[in-house]
Amino acid sequence: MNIAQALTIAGSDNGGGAGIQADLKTFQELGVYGMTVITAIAAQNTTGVQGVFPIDYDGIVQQLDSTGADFQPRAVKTGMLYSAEIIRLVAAKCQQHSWSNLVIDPVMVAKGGAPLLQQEAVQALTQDLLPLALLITPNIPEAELLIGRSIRNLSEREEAAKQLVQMGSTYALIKGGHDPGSGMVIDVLYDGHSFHYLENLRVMTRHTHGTGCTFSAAITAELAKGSPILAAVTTARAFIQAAIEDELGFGTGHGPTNHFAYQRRQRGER
Ligand SMILES: Nc1ncnc2c1ncn2[C@@H]1O[C@H](COP(=O)(O)OP(=O)(O)OP(=O)(O)O)[C@@H](O)[C@H]1O
Ligand SMILES: Cc1ncc(COP(=O)(O)O)c(N)n1
Repeated sequence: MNIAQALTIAGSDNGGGAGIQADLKTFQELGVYGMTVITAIAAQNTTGVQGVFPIDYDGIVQQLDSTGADFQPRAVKTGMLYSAEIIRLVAAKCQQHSWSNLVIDPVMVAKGGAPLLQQEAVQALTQDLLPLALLITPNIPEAELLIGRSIRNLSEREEAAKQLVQMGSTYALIKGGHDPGSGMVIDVLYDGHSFHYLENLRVMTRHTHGTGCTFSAAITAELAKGSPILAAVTTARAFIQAAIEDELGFGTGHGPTNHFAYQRRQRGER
């Protein structure tokens, strides 16, 4: 059996909707063997984040080295990295272990507003990690912080994606989930030459906790299986759309998405 390996370097969400839990569920659903390096433990549920507990620096070093010494991830994603120190460590270890196909989901703030990245860490993200990326997948507020100016419309989103490629990422995808408009939600992918638009119906739901984690994990899984970037992003977009549409109904706040939905649809089940 030839199963591809993928690695997520991210924070833990005990509620299972975001972070490494969402990443592992997504890897599994897409037929990829998932591995984790945990950077921080976030105590949270659908109503918010109750506490953040970073993992001891040496504990992160050893998780990275134990993975690198014995496994061959064909794609790697980062989520919540929390501090500049952890970002610089992850950048160094990706190079040391020759990990390619790096997808950066620059997690900064949880849906409920709790900070998941220290403010001074944004510079480390752009200077140390971004140049190693195959793809970066910011939402609109994250893209604004990365490029240092506001994004008010689609053409400014295109400019932002271009700038992120100039800053060192091979591809940049700016997600449209935070666009205040209803109707369609548009994600913009820039490949260094042209733009690709992923347009889907905006689902009116409170179940959007971990959408960014799940989407970037699905892209990473498809890359690990050998898909080219546009095919990986297209499959991942279908995965997250199904996950948002088929509500689980859990919790009273920002509920988790449904990681079973995509494969159920593929099998013709509902
Ligand atoms: N209401 C919605 N209906 C359909 N698609 C959505 C909706 N909200 C987000 N998406 C899609 O989900 C993916 C993640 O986008 P989003 O902008 O929510 O990321 P995010 O803010 O980083 O997510 P999170 O911080 O919750 O992990 C994108 O492909 C986006 O288009
Ligand atoms: C460990 C971890 N990683 C990422 C998110 C972002 O997800 P969201 O913006 O939906 O809260 C989170 N809440 N927790």
